[in-house]
Amino acid sequence: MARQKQPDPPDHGRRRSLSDPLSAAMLPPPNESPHERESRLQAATDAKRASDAIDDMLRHEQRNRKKNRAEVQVLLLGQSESGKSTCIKQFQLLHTPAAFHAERIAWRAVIYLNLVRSVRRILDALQPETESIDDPADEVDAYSLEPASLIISATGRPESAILGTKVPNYEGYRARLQPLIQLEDRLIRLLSSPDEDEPTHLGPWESLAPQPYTPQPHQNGRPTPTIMIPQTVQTSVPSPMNGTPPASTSSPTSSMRGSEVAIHTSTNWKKAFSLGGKAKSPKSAHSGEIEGWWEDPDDPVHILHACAPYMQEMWRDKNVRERLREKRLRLEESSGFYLNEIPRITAKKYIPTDADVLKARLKTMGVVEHTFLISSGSNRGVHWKIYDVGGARNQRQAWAPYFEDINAIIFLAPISAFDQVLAEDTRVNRVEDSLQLWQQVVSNKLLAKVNIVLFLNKCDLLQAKLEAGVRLSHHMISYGDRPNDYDSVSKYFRNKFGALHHNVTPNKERELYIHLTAVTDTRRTATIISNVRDIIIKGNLRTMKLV
Ligand SMILES: Nc1nc2c(ncn2[C@@H]2O[C@H](COP(=O)(O)OP(=O)(O)OP(=O)(O)O)[C@@H](O)[C@H]2O)c(=O)[nH]1
Ligand SMILES: [Mg+2]
Repeated sequence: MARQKQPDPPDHGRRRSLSDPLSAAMLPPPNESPHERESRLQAATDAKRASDAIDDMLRHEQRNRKKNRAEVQVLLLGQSESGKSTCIKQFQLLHTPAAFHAERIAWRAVIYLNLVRSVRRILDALQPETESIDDPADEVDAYSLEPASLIISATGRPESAILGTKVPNYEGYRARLQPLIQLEDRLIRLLSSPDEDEPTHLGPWESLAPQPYTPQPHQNGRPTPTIMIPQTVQTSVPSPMNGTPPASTSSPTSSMRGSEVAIHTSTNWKKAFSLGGKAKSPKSAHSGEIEGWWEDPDDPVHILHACAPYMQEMWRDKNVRERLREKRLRLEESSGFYLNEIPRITAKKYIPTDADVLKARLKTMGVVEHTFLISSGSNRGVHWKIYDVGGARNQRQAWAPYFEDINAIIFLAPISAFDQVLAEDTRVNRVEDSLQLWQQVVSNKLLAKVNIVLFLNKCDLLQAKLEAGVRLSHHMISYGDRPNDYDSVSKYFRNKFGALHHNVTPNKERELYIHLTAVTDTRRTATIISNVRDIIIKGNLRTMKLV
């Protein structure tokens, strides 16, 4: 509301100090009686007391704000699917377990989606070659699947993949599992718009077409965080890492392919499947029973439950396994793999376990902030802010605004991915990309004083891959004829990343901490996280003393 200009006060003929209007206002009025003087002084004392009380309050609030201010800020960096969000889940399990457990139910939707997607990928892979013989795009697609699960060998496409093992039951599987394909669509819509009463009433699939990433302004110029569900089917042609870049293409074979659905965190995707959401039944809270979504006929669990025997049959079919082997599609090693646990996951009263949630895959877009109160040793509790960033190439421009204030970086490099290519650029080997990214981070002058911890991640998958006979030297020529066992390979990567840091760091004093991790393993990761916590706190104190 606009303030009106007040009329000038009457002039009582006294001299007023024009330079100090406040003292002028405080001057006693002319001809003041003793009684008037007393009440004026009393009013002034009361006003001072009130003003002092306000000052005290402000000081108290400021002290509190300082106390609550994040004292440690950590940035999680690394390429897409390196395990950053999984690492955050481990922090939550350790430091806010009640919140983590409360949210487990909400992850049901993501787990269902991951499972349904694996089924669709099998059906795609089983599609007889003859169906797409005239379509070069489909021919490539039949051979190629998401890079993260495609095992690439330098030897090229085997003869058997071209001929293709016949799967006599293919048509039957496709027909009986069709409801799951529709469910995939519905789950994506439900997660994208948890407030939508009738998710199926949304527009056609095209309305969820890929959204180019446009960081939205947020406070202090930082972008709004977003979460993505990956839908892209990428294609790639095998090539050794140090060799010629492979040809690549991306070939959508259905309207749902080649697109990613953006879920803005502001829409609160967890709401759709949380117990507080509308998916619950009106069951009485007094019965002591968890309110049952299984009594809601619209809940996706019913379709999954009905299709479970067919999913199971297809996954156990020897011809199917052979076909997947021919196509070098090792779903077991891909993100969000639940096919070995179909009956448990599709049970009507299924509640995700901690391990299920850790395995669930949702792609991050933008930067998501997490706050923890972390105590260590005699320290009563320090506020930590941990930023989980999107690691895909088109996300990385959002990292820089966070470089200025942070105290530590945890960098994740998934070393099991030495035979895989990036989803966003299939000419680029994943480990090669991690090394490049690592070099950029550790040579950055803005980050010279920042403590850096390196997680060489997915060591469980690395071990399984080496034991299955996949040779590192086929993909990294520089590995030469060294033994292809876990100890030698992990040592090689440790030295390679360590040497790169040593050569390019602008701060030769900086100590680098390297851990071999499998961040889906809660026990091992809990120990590593407490070590990292102490390292960061100590490093922080050291830096503060230097400043
Ligand atoms: N087996 C195994 N799986 C892992 C490990 N770390 C992460 N994963 C899985 O890999 C997938 C990708 O992990 P995320 O944590 O989502 O990767 P991210 O780095 O956050 O990826 P973006 O959000 O795309 O940047 C998830 O399904 C995880 O469960 C690991 O050490 N071992
Ligand atoms: Mg993530």
